[in-house]
Amino acid sequence: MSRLAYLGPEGTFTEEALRLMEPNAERLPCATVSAALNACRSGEADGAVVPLENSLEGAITTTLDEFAWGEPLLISAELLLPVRFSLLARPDTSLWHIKRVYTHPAAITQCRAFLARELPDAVVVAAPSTAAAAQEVSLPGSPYDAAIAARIAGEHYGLVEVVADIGDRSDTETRFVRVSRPGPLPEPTGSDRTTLVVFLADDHPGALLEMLTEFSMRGVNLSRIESRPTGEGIGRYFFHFDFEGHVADARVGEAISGLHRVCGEVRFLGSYPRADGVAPQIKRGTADTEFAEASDWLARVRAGQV
Ligand SMILES: O=C(O)C(=O)Cc1ccccc1
Repeated sequence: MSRLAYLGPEGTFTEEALRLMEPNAERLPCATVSAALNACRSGEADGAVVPLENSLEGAITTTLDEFAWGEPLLISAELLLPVRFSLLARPDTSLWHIKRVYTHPAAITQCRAFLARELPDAVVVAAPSTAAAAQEVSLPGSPYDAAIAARIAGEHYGLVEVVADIGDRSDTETRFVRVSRPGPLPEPTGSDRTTLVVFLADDHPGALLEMLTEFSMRGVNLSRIESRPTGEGIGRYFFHFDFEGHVADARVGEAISGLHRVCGEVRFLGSYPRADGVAPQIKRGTADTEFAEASDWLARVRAGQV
């Protein structure tokens, strides 16, 4: 039985994702994403489950930066989970009593409209996780009046649901990944995804285009591109790429070799089965038709027609 570290405590959305991915795993709750990943790196756990991005606000940047800068890890699976946020409080709390709200930053950004409309004067404070917030609110003498978390976290920590489903959109999904220490990759399934982090060797005109060309010329479909600051000053970035296919597929392997030629450093973060329910990809042309369209467009721009 594998032992998996995750962003805890009990009742987080990450725990729900872990239970769906590996129902029989032993669970090791950790206080932060970094602690969960370190538990995997040190061997205290066999793997870890962490949130990567959500469909409304984008990246969970702590996770991206850990993957880029921390001791290398490999993604072995992904899961898309619809998340529903509840406003939870100690029994007998009414909405108008709530002056201080505690929750994870990703929940703050996904419940902005509710907070602005219903609790415009409340102070909203960032917590390590939604369940950590619920646990804190449950303590007598807590400085917080309410938490935003999953309904199940309220059940765990004896809170009541003051308002259900307070997210700005009811169809928000979060993408979670399971990681392990570097080792054998999952076999290709024919419906896989590969993740990379890419650092530029030097900043020059067209550097991003050179990277993208390595994908487009081989018909490899990108599903996410994210830039993150390197920390070396304004204008210095590195990139995360997700794309369809497995590193064992010839065109994916060639695209990665091509990136090694045009970039300073490429960190391979894994090839793993794509989650079901991924939004249908926009239908793309072949590499040849795309180039034809792109050069046609360029000709029109040059001719002043656009
Ligand atoms: O704090 C949690 O419960 C998490 O698992 C992180 C998170 C927070 C908000 C939306 C999705 C995941």
